[in-house]
Amino acid sequence: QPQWLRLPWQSWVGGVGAITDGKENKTLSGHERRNSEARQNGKGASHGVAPEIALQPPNDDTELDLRGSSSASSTDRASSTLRQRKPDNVPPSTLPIIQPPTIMPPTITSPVIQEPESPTTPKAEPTSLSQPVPSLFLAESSSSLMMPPPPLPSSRPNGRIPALNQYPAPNSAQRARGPTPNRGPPAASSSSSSSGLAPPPTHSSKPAKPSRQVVLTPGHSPLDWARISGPNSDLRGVPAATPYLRVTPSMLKAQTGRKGKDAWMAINGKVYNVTPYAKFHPGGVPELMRGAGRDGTKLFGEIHPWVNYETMLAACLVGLLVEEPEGKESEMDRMD
Ligand code: HEM
Repeated sequence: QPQWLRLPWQSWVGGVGAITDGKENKTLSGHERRNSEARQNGKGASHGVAPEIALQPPNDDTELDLRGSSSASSTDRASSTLRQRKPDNVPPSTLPIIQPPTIMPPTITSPVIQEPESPTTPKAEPTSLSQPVPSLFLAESSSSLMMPPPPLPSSRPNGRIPALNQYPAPNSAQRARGPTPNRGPPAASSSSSSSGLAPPPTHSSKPAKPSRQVVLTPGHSPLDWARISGPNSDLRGVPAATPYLRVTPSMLKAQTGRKGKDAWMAINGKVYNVTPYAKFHPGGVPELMRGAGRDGTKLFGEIHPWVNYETMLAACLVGLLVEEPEGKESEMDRMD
C-alpha cells in the first residue's frame, strides 16, 4: 500500500491500516519498526515497552511532532513513540492537525474470492417453463373438476354423531348375558353375600387348610437335619456292617417305635428308620408315628407328595420291603 494512500489515523496507529489487507503481521512490523528506531537512538533499553504504550489512545499531552525528523533531537525522536508521528514524505504544511483521535477497531475484511470466468460447477439459472405449473389452490373455478363431497347421512341430523349414552347397546347380546363381572351391581338372582370387590362365585375356592406344622425344638430345624444326615452319615440303627435288609411285613410290623424299638416305615418299597428323624419332622412326632411299623406310602402321599423323602432319609435306609415267605406267611396266619 503506497504511503500517500494512508489516511492520517492510519499513520498514527502505525501501520494498523495495513491490517485491512488481511495481513496481520504488518501490524507487528509497524511496532518493530518503531522499536528498532528507538534502539538506534540509544534509548532502546528505556523504551522496551514501546509497543504496548504506542497502542494506547493518546492523552492530552499527545501532540503531533511537526518539527520533522531532521530538527528533532534524539530525545525527541525517542519520545516520539509516545507521540504522534507524522509521515516522512508529507510536507508539514499539508499535515492536518489531528485532534485526539477516536480509535476505531480496524475492520478486518475477509478476502473476496474471485470466481473464475468459467466455473466448473454450472450455475442454476431460471428457465422459462413451457407449461404452467398447476395451481394447488382450491379455487371456485376448479371445483367442477373435483369429486363432490359425500352427502350428509340422512339419519344423522346436522351431520352429528349421536352420543353413545349406553354401552353395550340396550338390544345387544352382550347386555343380554348380564352385567360385566365386577363392573356393576350383582344380579338379583345372585347370592346376597357377594359384593363388588369379592371374586365371582366361579373363582371361589375352598378355604385353605390351617397349617398343621409344629414348633420344632431348638437344634431340630430342617437345616439341622440336613447337616446331620449327610451322605456319610449312618442313621439306620443297625450294626454298621449290616447290608440292606430284606424287610418283610412281619419284620416291619415289629418296628413301631415302642418298647425300645426304632420306628420303621415303608415308602414305595423302601424301609426307613424314621426314629432319628422324628424330632425333625415338621408335622410333629405323633403324625410321623402314624406310619410307623407299616407301609406309609398312601398316607405320605396324601399329606405331602412333594416332599423329597428319598434324599432326606437316605441315611436312614434300612432295606427293601419284600413279600413274606410262603411258609412263614401261612404259619403266621395260623397263629392269628
Ligand atoms: C407317613 C407318615 C407321615 C405323616 C402322617 C406326616 C404328616 C405330616 C403333617 C401333618 C405335616 C404338616 C403339614 C402341614 O404343613 O400342614 C407334615 C409335614 C412334613 N412332613 Fe410329614 N408326615 C409323615 C411322614 C413324613 C416323612 C417320612 C417325612 C420325611 C421325608 C416327612 C416330612 C415332612 C416334611 C418335610 C413336612 C413339611 C412339608 C412342608 O412344609 O411343605 N413326613 N407331615
